[in-house]
Parts: sequence; structure tokens; C-alpha cells
Amino acid sequence: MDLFALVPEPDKNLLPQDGIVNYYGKIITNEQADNYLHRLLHHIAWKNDEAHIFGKTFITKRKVAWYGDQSFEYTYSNATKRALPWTPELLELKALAEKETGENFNSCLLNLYHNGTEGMAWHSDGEKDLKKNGAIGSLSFGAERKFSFKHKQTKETVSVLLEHGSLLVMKGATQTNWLHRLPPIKTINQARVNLTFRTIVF
Ligand SMILES: O=C(O)CCC(=O)C(=O)O
Ligand SMILES: [Fe+2]
Repeated sequence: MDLFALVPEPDKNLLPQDGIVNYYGKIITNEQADNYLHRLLHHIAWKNDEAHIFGKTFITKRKVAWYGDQSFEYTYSNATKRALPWTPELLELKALAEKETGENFNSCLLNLYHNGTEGMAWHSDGEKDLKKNGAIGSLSFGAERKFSFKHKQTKETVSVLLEHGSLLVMKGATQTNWLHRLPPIKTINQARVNLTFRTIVF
């Protein structure tokens, strides 16, 4: 076991300015993370995502699911979605993310990337339904993937490798000032599951 990878460094801000991103590293042992990956692949109601752009509907290869405290309606990529009630593994992972970060979350958007050809384009998550400057807690399972930030004005970029069983937090003004993406890496054949815990406001 890599002991250093289990020592969190959550106090370091990965961004040089205008936002806060903390990478906690692996907060779950490899064995437990393997188990969560398996449970998430089998127990989540995965669906291909639909994006409505310029009057056209695009179906993504990546699959998504959305869970939450209540039947939240949430608008994402110009499509309105309704949250499903928490599963036991999502409640465990939410409690873990809350304990590590000291934040509270009421919903979770999940992404399943079947292999490295699937990714997510530059975007920010500061949509109107999300709490302003609220923290987003991101747990990753499966294939290690690069995750990048780009400052909206200066175009400066920062990247981090998201490990199996790791936690990343984006908070403060991050969504206002920075874009983020998951670039495709053609050589990766393994699946990756990502959970972003969020706070929706009414
Ligand atoms: O897969 C990831 O690590 C990030 C996903 C993401 O940015 C999002 O769901 O908004
Ligand atoms: Fe995002």
C-alpha cells in the first residue's frame, strides 16, 4: 500500500487566485474503493445524458445519474432532471465527504466514463440552482484521470490527477472565475465513476 497517498494535504490551495480547490488524495483504501466502484456500477440508475445546444439534442456516451434529499428538480445542460432518493452507498459516501470537508450536501451528480475516450468539456458549475460559492465535493473511483482548471480571464491552467478513492473540493469563487474539464485520454481502457456532492437551494 502507498502510505503517502493516504496522507491528506487538504489545506493546500491548488489555485493561485480567485477560488479554492483542495485535493485530499485517497481518503478510502484501495480495497474499499474497489468495493464502492463495483456497487456504484451496479446499483446506480445510469442513463445517457442529453444536452440541448443550439436547438439540437446531443446524447453523450458518458452516463449520468442524479440523487438527492428530495425530488429536487435541477437544470443542467439546458435539461431539467429530477433527483432519485439516496442509495445506501451514496449515503455512506455523502457522510464521508461531509466529515472530511465539514460541509453539508443535499444532492449528488454522478458521471460514468466507460473509458478514456469519454470526458467532460470545459464548464463551470455555478448554475442558478446551486448555492452561491457553495462547496462541491468530488469523489473519484476507477481509472485515474487528469482534471484541469482554466482561469476565465488569464487562461492560466492547473491540473491534478484524480486517484481511485480520492476527494477533491472546489469552493469559494472557483465556479465564478475558473472553468474545469476532464480531458479524454485515449490510452485509458478502464471505467471511472465520479460523484459530485452539491448543495441545491430553492
Ligand atoms: O468527472 C469529474 O471529475 C468532474 C465532473 C464534473 O465536472 C461535473 O459533473 O460537473
Ligand atoms: Fe463540473
